Amino acid sequence: MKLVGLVGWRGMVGSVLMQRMQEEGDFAHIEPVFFSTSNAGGKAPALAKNETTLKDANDIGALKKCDIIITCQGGDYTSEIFPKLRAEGWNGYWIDAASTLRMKDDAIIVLDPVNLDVIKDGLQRGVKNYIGGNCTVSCMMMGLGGLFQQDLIEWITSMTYQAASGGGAQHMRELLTQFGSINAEVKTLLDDPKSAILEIDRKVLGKQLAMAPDEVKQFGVPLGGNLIPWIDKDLGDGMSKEEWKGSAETNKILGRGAGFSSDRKAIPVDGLCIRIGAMRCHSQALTIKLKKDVPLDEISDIIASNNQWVKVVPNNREASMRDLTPAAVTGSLTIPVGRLRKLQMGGDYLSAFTVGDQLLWGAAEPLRRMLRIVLDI
Ligand SMILES: NC(=O)C1=CN([C@@H]2O[C@H](COP(=O)(O)OP(=O)(O)OC[C@H]3O[C@@H](n4cnc5c(N)ncnc54)[C@H](OP(=O)(O)O)[C@@H]3O)[C@@H](O)[C@H]2O)C=CC1
Ligand SMILES: N[C@@H](CC(=O)OP(=O)(O)O)C(=O)O
Repeated sequence: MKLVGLVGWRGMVGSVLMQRMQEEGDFAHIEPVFFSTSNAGGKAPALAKNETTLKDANDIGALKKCDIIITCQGGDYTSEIFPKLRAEGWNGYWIDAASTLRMKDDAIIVLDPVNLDVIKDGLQRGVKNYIGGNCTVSCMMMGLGGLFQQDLIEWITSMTYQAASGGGAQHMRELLTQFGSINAEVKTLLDDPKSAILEIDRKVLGKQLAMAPDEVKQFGVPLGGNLIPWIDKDLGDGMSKEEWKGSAETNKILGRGAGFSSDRKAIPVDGLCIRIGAMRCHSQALTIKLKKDVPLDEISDIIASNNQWVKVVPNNREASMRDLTPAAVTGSLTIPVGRLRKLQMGGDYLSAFTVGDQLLWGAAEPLRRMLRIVLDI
């Protein structure tokens, strides 16, 4: 049975990965070894089998013994450990949630319901690095897979609404703490139905602006009752790194653009990425320029029939409010796509709104499925 190293299993993505691996019985097919960067020697989770002690995630010798390593530890860990591991001659499979290796020539971004052909080609060629894509890109591609498959998309602009958990466990905790301190600030006024709403409004703003550094340590500014119009690094050209991933990763997943055959031109995907005070699930409003004016009912059928997880939500107020929200999607593999309508710009301009649990299809699920693909080789 393959020895599978699990790193980062305690984090936001890692916790969801453990949950999904348990639900799908993946542990029956592997010999797990749990690693930790902060508690080596401690007790491994109950999912452990023979090795019940946490190994040191920085111990190259211990990592080298694994046939496969799945890491959700983050980019800094990957940058530090991966090169050392390969330099030591380790030739195992590296399956990783972090963005670090995604665009490397010897890495494949995995989203098997969309690019199983690209993955299989990589396995054939002896590629050993399989990387989960950016959460927002993966969720968008699961939703629009049918339009990509039928080569109907000329370009896409996306405006994203990304949940706090996209930053990690600590970020989600920070947002909840902020909500708590804002509520505490106005509780007395809220309890008095006669209190002036502008007084409440003033006190909320006052609290937000006066948050202590440790209350905004993860996001840098208050997110509770606010939004942040920037995610990830500043590339210095007006674009955030999160926004850059849109086109770069979509096209790598599809095997289009630079580095692929010239007849597979890249599809421009560009827009703004925004952090909002949702807990989990990333949403995105999309404007899709179609290559031709396809009737809306045909578009719905193409989207709905692409994979078993996408669900077209009828474009009406009630269905949208019920089924097209983070609260409706959290914890589910369903990828709803709604608000489908042609825009005033013309019959080849399509609007869409989609929500995906970015910890499932946006992170853990492609990794878990890639593990099973590797185990089945
Ligand atoms: N969050 C998301 O939506 C997505 C994240 N990713 C990527 O996945 C990687 C991991 O991200 P994510 O899971 O969000 O990162 P987290 O910060 O949630 O977890 C990373 C590590 O932080 C350590 N940690 C420290 N304090 C805590 C705590 N209080 N609770 C849990 N873990 C803690 C854990 O390591 P230890 O146990 O060793 O101390 C954990 O493995 C990143 O590269 C990220 O870019 C990709 C797609 C989506
Ligand atoms: N950057 C995304 C999460 C994610 O996908 O991260 P990365 O692309 O760096 O692995 C967010 O903050 O919501």
